[in-house]
Formats: sequence, C-alpha cells, structure tokens
Amino acid sequence: MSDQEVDTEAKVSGKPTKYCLSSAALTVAFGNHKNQTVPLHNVIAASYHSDARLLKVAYVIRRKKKGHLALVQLDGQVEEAKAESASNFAKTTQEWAYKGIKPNRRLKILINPHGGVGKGVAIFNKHVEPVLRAAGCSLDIVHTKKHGDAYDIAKSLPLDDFDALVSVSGDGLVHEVLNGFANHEYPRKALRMPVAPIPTGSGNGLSLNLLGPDDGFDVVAASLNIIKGSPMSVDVFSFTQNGKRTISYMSQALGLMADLDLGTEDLRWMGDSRFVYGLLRGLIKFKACDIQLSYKAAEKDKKKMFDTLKSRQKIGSQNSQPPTASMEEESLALPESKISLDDTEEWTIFPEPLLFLYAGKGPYVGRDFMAFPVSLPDDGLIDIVAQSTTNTSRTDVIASFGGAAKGELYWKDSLHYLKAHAYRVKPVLKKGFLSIDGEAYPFEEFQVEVLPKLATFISTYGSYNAPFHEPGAKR
Ligand SMILES: Nc1ncnc2c1ncn2[C@@H]1O[C@H](COP(=O)(O)OP(=O)(O)OP(=O)(O)O)[C@@H](O)[C@H]1O
Repeated sequence: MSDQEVDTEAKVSGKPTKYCLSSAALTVAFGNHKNQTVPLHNVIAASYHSDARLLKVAYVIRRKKKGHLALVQLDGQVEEAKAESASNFAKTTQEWAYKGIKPNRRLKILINPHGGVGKGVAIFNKHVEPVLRAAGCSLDIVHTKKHGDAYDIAKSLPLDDFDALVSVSGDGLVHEVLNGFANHEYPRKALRMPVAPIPTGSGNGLSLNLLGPDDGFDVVAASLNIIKGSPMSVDVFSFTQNGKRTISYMSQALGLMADLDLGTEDLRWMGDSRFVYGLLRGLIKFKACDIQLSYKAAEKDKKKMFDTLKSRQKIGSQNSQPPTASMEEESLALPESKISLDDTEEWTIFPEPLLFLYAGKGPYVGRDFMAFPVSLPDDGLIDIVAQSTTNTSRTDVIASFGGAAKGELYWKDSLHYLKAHAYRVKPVLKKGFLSIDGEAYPFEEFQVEVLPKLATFISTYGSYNAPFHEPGAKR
C-alpha cells in the first residue's frame, strides 16, 4: 500500500471483504471473487455508522463491457477492532470521490409520464431514484400533468433552493424549462441553474450530446452525470416569430427534417424508429420545401470548422466552466436582440431550392443522426445545414444517409454546412412543418439569433461527447 492508498475491511453478506482506495479508484475484493475496480468518478457515497458498526459504500459499474451502468450498494459489518479504520476509510472515500464537486445536490425533478413510450415514471422509480438517493441527493419530484406545466414550474422556481433541475423526459420538456427560466423574475440567474436530462422521451438528443452514443440512453449514466457532472455554459437561440421571442436550445427544422419529426406523431409507438421511418418516406418523395433562407455567415470552410472542433476537444473541460455572475448581472433582463429584423448588411440569400433546412447546436439530433458534428457548446454561433435539391439526386442523398449516425454527411459536397451569427426564413408556400426543439411552431417567417453562453447544462466531459472523424481517418 502506498502513501496515496487507504484500506479497510468488513463483512458483506457474511463474506470477508477488503476495500482499497487510491487517488484514482476504489478496489473491492469479496472473499475469493475477482477484484472489482471502480473509478472514483463512479463512487457516489461512503459513510460509516458507528451505532451499527456499518460501512456503507455505493457506486455504479458496468457488469458487462458494453452494458449499462448499474448501482451497487455494499453494507459491510465492521469488527470492533476495525471501527476506526472503517470510519477513516469512509471519510476519505467520500472526500476523494467528490473532489471539487458539491455532494448531496438538491434536485428539482420534473417527470413527463407521457414522454416517449410512456415509461418515464417506471424508469425513474426503478433505475434513477435509487441512484440519486444512494448519493444523498435531496429530491423534489413533480409529475407534469399537461403541456405547459414544466414552463410554469421553471418560471417560478425558487432558485436558491436547488442545485440543478432534472428533466425525466425527451428534448421537448427541456425546451419548456428553458423558456420558463427565460420568463423568470430573474431570467439570467434562472438560466444559470444547471439542467440535466434523464432520457425517457422519443427524442433524446440532449442526453446523447452530453453523454455520447454509448451512454446517451443509459439512465444510470445520466444519473451519475447529475451527481458528479459540472455546470457547462451553452449558447441558446433567440427565435423571433410574429414579434414574439422564444428560446430554442437545440434545433430548428424545416422541410424533410421537420416532416420526419412532426409528420410522424401518429407513429409514437415506434419509439425513435419513427424518425428513421419518416426520413426514408421523405427521401423517397424528395420534395423541395419552398422557403427563402438568408444568413449572416461566420464560417463556411468545412476543414477549418473541423480543425476548430479538434483543438477545442484537446482543451477539454478547461473552457467550459460558467463564469460566475455578479448580483447585478443576475438581476438583469435577457439580452436584447442585436440584429434587427430588417438588417441586410453582410447577409447572404441562399439561392437553391431546399430538401431540408436544419439549424442548431449539439451534434446529435437523434441516435441515428449527427446533424451538427462540428457544433460547439459556446462558440457564439449556430450551425446551419442546408440540403439543396439541385446538383444532387435522390439516390445520392439516400446513400449519404448511410453514415448519418457518425456525421459523415458533413463531408458531402452537396451538403451546405456553415456557422452563422443569425439566419432568417421566409416561407413561400403556406403549408409545411416547422419544428423548434422538436415542438411544432407555425410555418411562418422567423429569425434566429445566438445568445452566447446563456443557459447551463450539467456535463461530465466539459463539451459534447460525439466522436467525429475525417473520412478515412484511423480510429
Ligand atoms: N402529462 C403530460 N401529458 C401530455 N403532454 C405532456 C405532459 N407533460 C409534458 N407534456 C408535453 O409533452 C411534450 C414532449 O415532452 P418530452 O420532452 O418528454 O418528449 P419528447 O421526446 O420531446 O417528445 P415525445 O412526446 O415525442 O416523446 C412536451 O411538449 C411537454 O409539454
């Protein structure tokens, strides 16, 4: 045992068990079983209860290499002679497991019982609540009863009573929460409240972006993120339509990309497969959506955007900590729009008919589609993807969707990809779908502008966790 290690022993279910703690991991050896080594990040609680001489340790581990995380709670009976060592061990484990992280977080939890295939409550009760309770979090749980409840709760949330807001839902409820915060008495302070998803909707893009493709649908990984993750500042968008401003945090879609979401509501029973079905249906029709797109571009060079992403990934979490706001700043209103609706200076009108327009932040918009692979949480820009119907065939576009889950569409010459400060859409025809963060909005003229670093999510990685490579690159 080195200076950096602490150990103790106890009996778990009558079996002698050895615990060894290093600065990186906890190792547990039960009787003759193989040692279990748990990274400290996955250790969520350790305590010693002198009255019953009980050492309690809780962590989450993957039982199979590619399996989901599962909660392990060890209650070890400690011999009298080992009481002091067990007590020190518990204290040190708790300290090391929460280095730089606030333990026992106070959580406001919103559950949409009807999100996705309607299993949100059951999943929360069985898999999420036990983990959060084992970590000593305090839970204030509300089941939303209708559309709009999450907005109202966020709008009047007593901000000092909670460390984070947890949304047991899909991406739609988070849209409501952020808009509730934007209309709070102290909107800036409200938007600094860290928000984290437990993925139980049909669209769970936010969870995929924060946790990555392997863990994005793992509700225990999402719980661990809530317990151990750090606040990460993110840009959001000001979406103005008919003089009304709404906050969008993820995506705006028109044409094929809106049809596959809003045009497949009747196929909810399919879970997120309905998006794939909608995509194929739309690609076969290959119908242009009649809109005029214009934007204020910041960058169009795909290689440069890719290189910026890679250098940001190298810096990792150092960049992501939210700046602390002063009291005066926190009581300010939301920032005003900087770009007026009639501004045309440095604006470009996109000249081609569009199969779809997709704009947003966060690489994944669904499990099967990394739409914005070079998106960054806080570059102050919005990524815009425009697929024209000229100079490309239906077969080419269908073929290019083969690599959509890995963001490979990005490299196709026929796909226009750019980063912009703002953009504007004017529908030419009357009929169509417009999806804002997966929610239906009127198919009417609108403008979108970036509001830098206004909202806060809880993140384990300090940026999005979406693996994206150059074509042919070694993995
Ligand atoms: N009890 C409820 N009954 C009906 N709708 C609700 C309820 N609670 C919330 N909603 C609404 O359900 C919508 C979708 O929420 P959620 O984020 O959970 O799922 P989603 O993945 O975005 O969409 P989906 O409904 O396709 O699963 C939101 O607009 C929200 O306002």
